[in-house]
Amino acid sequence: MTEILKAEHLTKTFGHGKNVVEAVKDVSFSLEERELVTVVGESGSGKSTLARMVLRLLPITSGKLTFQGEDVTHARGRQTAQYWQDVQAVFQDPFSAFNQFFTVRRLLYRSLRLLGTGEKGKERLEEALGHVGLTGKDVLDRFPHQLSGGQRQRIMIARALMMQPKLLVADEATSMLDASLRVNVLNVLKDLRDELGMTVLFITHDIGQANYVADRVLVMENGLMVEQGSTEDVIYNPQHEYTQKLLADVPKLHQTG
Ligand SMILES: Nc1ncnc2c1ncn2[C@@H]1O[C@H](COP(=O)(O)OP(=O)(O)OP(=O)(O)O)[C@@H](O)[C@H]1O
Repeated sequence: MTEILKAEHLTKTFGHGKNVVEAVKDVSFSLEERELVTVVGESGSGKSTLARMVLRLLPITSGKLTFQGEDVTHARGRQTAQYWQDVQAVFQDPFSAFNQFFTVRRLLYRSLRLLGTGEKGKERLEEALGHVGLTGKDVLDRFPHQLSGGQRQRIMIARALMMQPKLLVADEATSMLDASLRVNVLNVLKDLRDELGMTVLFITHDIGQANYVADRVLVMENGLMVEQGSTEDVIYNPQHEYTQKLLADVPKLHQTG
């Protein structure tokens, strides 16, 4: 197995003096190529802050981040531009950030222009839509409100895929969806791993979803990574009290296990 990303002692503090919040404290983990890893924890545990540091959208207070052997902790300029091609993000309610009066075509073509691929980009777009089970014909001329939550989320995944990333960071990519659509998007994430060999870091508060998709689970509580291991070990033989508590809230999981 080849390591793609390594986080060593990552720490993020917000504010100064009396108002200091240590959102992420001394967190270390690594991701292998073709691995689907889930970060699980309750609201406020620091998951999104960790994700945003990994995405290099937030300065890292201390620690080290290495991507494919290269130190990207304080990457700037060209180095970050390259990093953002290799590492793409899908966020919770991405469409809220976009103009509701733009068709999907316009939304996606804007991203294509960033790539500078011109006509060839259209092919890449179709290909990306295909990976999430959509076609341009179905969705390109629609407006965001004309799509289901599941379609919207899959379009945002396709948008990330157009950059042909090596690592996809999906932060609560399913939280806006009802149960059946949620499984649908989780299956898309699995397919990306299986068919494209992509590494996926999936952030969720729901340990049940982690159980469904992940090869490995990282558990965060109050800024600390309290447990990490294979999904089987973490779900069926949790060592930390906090993991046990998260699992106790999902009784079905125990029954089926
Ligand atoms: N920009 C900021 N300034 C100050 N504090 C922040 C900032 N961003 C996050 N925090 C704090 O850091 C802690 C971790 O927040 P974070 O959003 O990473 O948690 P989370 O596990 O992703 O929660 P959720 O699931 O609700 O998104 C919280 O106490 C939060 O209030």
